[in-house]
Amino acid sequence: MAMLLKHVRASSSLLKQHVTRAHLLSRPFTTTEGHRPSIVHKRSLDILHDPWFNKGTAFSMTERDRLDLRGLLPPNVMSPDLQIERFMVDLKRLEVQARDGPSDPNALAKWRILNRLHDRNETMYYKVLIAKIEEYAPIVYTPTVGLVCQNYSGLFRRPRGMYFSAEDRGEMMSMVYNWPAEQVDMIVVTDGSRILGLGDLGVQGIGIAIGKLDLYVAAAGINPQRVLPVMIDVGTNNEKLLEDPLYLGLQQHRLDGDDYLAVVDEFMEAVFTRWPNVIVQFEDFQSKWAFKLLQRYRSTYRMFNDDVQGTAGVAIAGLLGAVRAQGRPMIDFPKQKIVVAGAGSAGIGVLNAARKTMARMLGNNEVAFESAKSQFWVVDAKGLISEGRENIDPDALPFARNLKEMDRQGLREGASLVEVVKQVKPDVLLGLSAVGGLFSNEVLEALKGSTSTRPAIFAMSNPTKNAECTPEEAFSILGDNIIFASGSPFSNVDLGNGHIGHCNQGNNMYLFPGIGLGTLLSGARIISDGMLQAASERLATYMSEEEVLKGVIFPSTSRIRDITEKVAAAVIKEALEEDLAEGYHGMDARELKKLSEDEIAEYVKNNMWNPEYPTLVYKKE
Ligand SMILES: NC(=O)C1=CN([C@@H]2O[C@H](COP(=O)(O)OP(=O)(O)OC[C@H]3O[C@@H](n4cnc5c(N)ncnc54)[C@H](O)[C@@H]3O)[C@@H](O)[C@H]2O)C=CC1
Ligand SMILES: CC(=O)C(=O)O
Ligand SMILES: [Mg+2]
Repeated sequence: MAMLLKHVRASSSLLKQHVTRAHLLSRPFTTTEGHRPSIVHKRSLDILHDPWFNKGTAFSMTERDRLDLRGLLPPNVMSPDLQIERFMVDLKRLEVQARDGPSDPNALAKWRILNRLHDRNETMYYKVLIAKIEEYAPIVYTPTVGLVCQNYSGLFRRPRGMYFSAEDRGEMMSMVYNWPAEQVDMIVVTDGSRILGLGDLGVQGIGIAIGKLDLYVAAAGINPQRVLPVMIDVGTNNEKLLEDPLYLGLQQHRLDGDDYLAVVDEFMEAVFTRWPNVIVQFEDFQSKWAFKLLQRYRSTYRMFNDDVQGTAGVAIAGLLGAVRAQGRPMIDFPKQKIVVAGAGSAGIGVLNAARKTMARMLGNNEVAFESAKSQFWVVDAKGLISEGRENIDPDALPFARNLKEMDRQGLREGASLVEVVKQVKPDVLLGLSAVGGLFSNEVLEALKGSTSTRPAIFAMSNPTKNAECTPEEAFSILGDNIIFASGSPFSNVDLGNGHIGHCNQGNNMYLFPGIGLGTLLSGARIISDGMLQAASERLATYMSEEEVLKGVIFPSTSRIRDITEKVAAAVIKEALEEDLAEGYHGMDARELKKLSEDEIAEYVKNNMWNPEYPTLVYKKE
């Protein structure tokens, strides 16, 4: 007891010292020199989950190797003093958050309570999440997950998922076996370089992979024992994190070029060697790498990029809903004039998919594809993108406006968003810019000139503070005859005349769980454009005519399990039609092909995990 008290006193006096990075890093670790080692009969996660032996981030690298812990903890080995400092900083931060935090001041506290339940009892956690998905999706997912990622150093308690760092080069093929599950169905991986609209959060981005996988379990019924959140830590270019001694990731600038690719290649090889049937969802990679990695892997591995492909599918479903909401048939989509603010992974993904959808409706040929591009005006941080742009991003080039034609329209290279909206009078204004408030009052006023009978505003950037405008702003300026969707949830707006302005949530959460589940259950070798298109079309037709005319173009999150089942069935059907399906467990491709539409739906339902306690029986080893 006396020893214990001495230790506590020593720790608390340490907290009073002014802690600088150099000071902390130079302090030697507390050692057990002179003490005999403790014999443990456990390794891997069992050690981390055992409060008697767990040292968390303080396990040294040699201990991590000895105890099969490599990859199960963030890469930065911390001294016990630093661990305590990190805990205290977090405690104090919570006090600040309670005053100046997000719109729900208790959001972070709710996340902690749910997270503790997740650590203690997974079945109960998912029972709660599924039953109250509308209430808790905004906690485990956007917007609160953004805040969680920003504060991850402080919130980190028990590790969840795996970390593959630049320091693990040459080791990944063996360390992947440190993960205790024999079967993994879904991996969500990020390199933390663009977390929601919050920029480079480095290793802290693992929170988004965890949040997305929560939705895989809750919406798609993927077995929680078979999901794996992954953080690829190649460093960070966030200078604040680099200077923070409490940061949990590698304290170096990001690898680039071939060095970067070598790490991601090694990771892909390692996970597909151990789990050949796994599906890997790439999440929140900066645009610079998002497209390159997608092209590099998509024809060899079962993978997709959620920000590029999932977002595109959801946006297309929403855009088609907006056409229907005008009382017009979907086939009128190619007549829509669309202004897109943001030309990153999400914006370009949407533009490419929207152009292809229009081209298909116009005859599915070269001429149709060429003519469809004239329906889009793309504005990025430098303004309207035209052929006159110097060093134009090759991904944006197909959408650069022709200079002569722009001149006729009274526009120029770099024209501001408000000028573009004034001149184009678009049917749709879609934001994937990560700039909160970009659709200013002036821009929304300009949209009053829209030639549409029911203009649509998609403020899709996340989290909430990054939304290009709020529904209140949109409805108050443009009246109730608009369609509004946002990436993060907002409440409907009471327009004061007995009318309600409906706020849709336009988020890739309506597709990625179904894309993953459909791919898993079909056993498709790859995820084709056709499968993604089938997913998007199913979402587009999910809403009834009556709902759409009321301005409800996306289902409420309470229906996410149902929509996911239907999306998954559509993906399976398409995989079968394209001869990509290889079957899953007892259902081989031949059997799958014999299933009717109703039987496919039943097959999906029957293979979704439900949060029920199984009966347990003890057996001696
Ligand atoms: N609702 C949803 O389902 C999804 C939403 N997103 C959101 O989309 C946003 C963007 O994601 P990425 O494309 O990956 O990011 P990014 O950083 O690659 O792209 C941002 C783009 O916005 C442009 N931009 C910056 N300032 C601007 C301004 N003042 N006016 C017009 N454009 C401006 C940039 O030039 C760039 O082209 C993020 O906030 C993310 O959370 C992303 C995926 C899905
Ligand atoms: C929703 C999402 O994937 C994003 O904001 O990045
Ligand atoms: Mg994302």
